[in-house]
Amino acid sequence: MEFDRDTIVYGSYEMVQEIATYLLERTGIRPRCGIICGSGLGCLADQLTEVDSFDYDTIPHFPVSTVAGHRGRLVFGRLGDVPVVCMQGRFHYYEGYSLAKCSMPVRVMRLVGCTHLIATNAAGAINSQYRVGDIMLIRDHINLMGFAGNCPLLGPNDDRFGPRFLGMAKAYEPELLSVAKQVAHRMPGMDEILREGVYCCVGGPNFETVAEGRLLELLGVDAIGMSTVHEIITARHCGMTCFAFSLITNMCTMSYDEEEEHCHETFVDVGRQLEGRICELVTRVVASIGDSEST
Ligand SMILES: O=P(O)(O)O[C@@H]1C[C@H](O)[C@@H](CO)O1
Ligand code: HPA
Repeated sequence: MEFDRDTIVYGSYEMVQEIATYLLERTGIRPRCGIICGSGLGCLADQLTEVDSFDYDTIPHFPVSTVAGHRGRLVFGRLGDVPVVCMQGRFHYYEGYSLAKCSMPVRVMRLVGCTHLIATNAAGAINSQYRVGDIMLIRDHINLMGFAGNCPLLGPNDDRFGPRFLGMAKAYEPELLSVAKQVAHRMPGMDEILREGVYCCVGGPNFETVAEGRLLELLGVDAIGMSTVHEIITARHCGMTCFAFSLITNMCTMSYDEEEEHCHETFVDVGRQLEGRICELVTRVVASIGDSEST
């Protein structure tokens, strides 16, 4: 595979429109909500009915997935009664894609009709109160890569997607967060594992040093991962309403005395163990989006 790290800007409006048209000509589903499945969370796409799926390597201009636990296909279908499209596998910066290319599929979701985005991910806990298997609803994020000048919106702005300058104070829609909490509260055993916190994205693929973990704790980060932030920025830029959560797959190593036990395959297994609850949570949140749009 050729890396395109130099191509900061990826995906003209015309190109994204071409992809959207390609897809809409091949499916009758008109999705309202886009869902991004994190590492080990591809089970979400398996819940859909009336499915039309497209392997990434068959879609014009689409990147391909290179990470285990990311199947690499776009799945259109219904989750309950609501038409949705799922990315069963996302793109990460460490795979060699620019942030613009990583999050280009979010713009495709918008142009096929999605008004909402639900992003999920596997993340390591910085917050020492958290436990492996917890689900952290994302209240806010810290765009660490953005501090260093890297952003999916770098380069010329196309106003057809959204504005040049973008407010991010309510990136994660408070109303949806509140719905998710109410929904989770009604699910058996969820109160014990449900958290709400701040997510931070690093470039990866290496995990954090102890000093980096401690710094992030000082910054107010609760969980850390390698995705989501650029997808949410891109989604907010094109006016989508966003909700996201992290599955806590490991505790970050915060002391030199601890044994570092990070292993991607184990993270994917944690996803499998929690898949029933995660699918139910997402299905119920999506149903609430369907209800709110039909009233
Ligand atoms: O796609 P997500 O953010 O769920 O993937 C996480 C972060 C890294 O890609 C990988 C580390 O194991 O899982
Ligand atoms: N650090 C960064 N990304 C991650 C981690 C982590 O500990 N766990 C899962 N994704």
